[in-house]
Amino acid sequence: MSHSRVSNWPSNLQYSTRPLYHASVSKEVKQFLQSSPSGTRSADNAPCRVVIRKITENTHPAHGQCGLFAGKKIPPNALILDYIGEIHCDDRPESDYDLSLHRFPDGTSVGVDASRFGNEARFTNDYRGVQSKPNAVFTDYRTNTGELRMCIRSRQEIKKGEEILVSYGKSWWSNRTDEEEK
Ligand SMILES: C[S@@+](CC[C@H](N)C(=O)[O-])C[C@H]1O[C@@H](n2cnc3c(N)ncnc32)[C@H](O)[C@@H]1O
Repeated sequence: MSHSRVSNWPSNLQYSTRPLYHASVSKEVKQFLQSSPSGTRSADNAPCRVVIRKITENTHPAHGQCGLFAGKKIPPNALILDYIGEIHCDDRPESDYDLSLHRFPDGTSVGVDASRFGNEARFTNDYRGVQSKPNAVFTDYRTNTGELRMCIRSRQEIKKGEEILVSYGKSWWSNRTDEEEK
């Protein structure tokens, strides 16, 4: 799908429904990520309809930025959509769009960074200051072709028009607060 068909997609960012593998991902790591070692694969998961919308409410802590909203009622435990970005093994301390996908026992860490490239999932905000708890969660799964991906799954029913909110985790916020205090 081209970004021109996704409402409110920023024109300076590349839109994609598939991950891109950065040069820092070795052949061995790529092989692990692209084929299920256990042979277990998920059934087909159709993404849910979502909408990127600018946040205009003054009380929202991400006021002026964008958020992700349900375009249709989402049932509990549904795969809302994959978190698409650049799969990488280098450090991205400056990125606010980088999620951890996998860590190997030798310490090699694989991330998905949607700062320059991705899909609607990169607009998912944290629940803090918006709702009392998240209504969705980041979780990994294997696609029906065996590729390891991060996705957003609903924890409960999400009504049409409601904001999809996850928890980034305490360490995500404490890392940022520590940086600001330095
Ligand atoms: C992955 S982005 C989320 C999408 C972002 N709102 C946008 O328009 O690009 C993460 C950034 O969103 C903002 N954000 C998300 N949840 C927030 C919250 N609960 N309170 C304050 N800022 C939040 C922060 O600026 C954070 O660095």
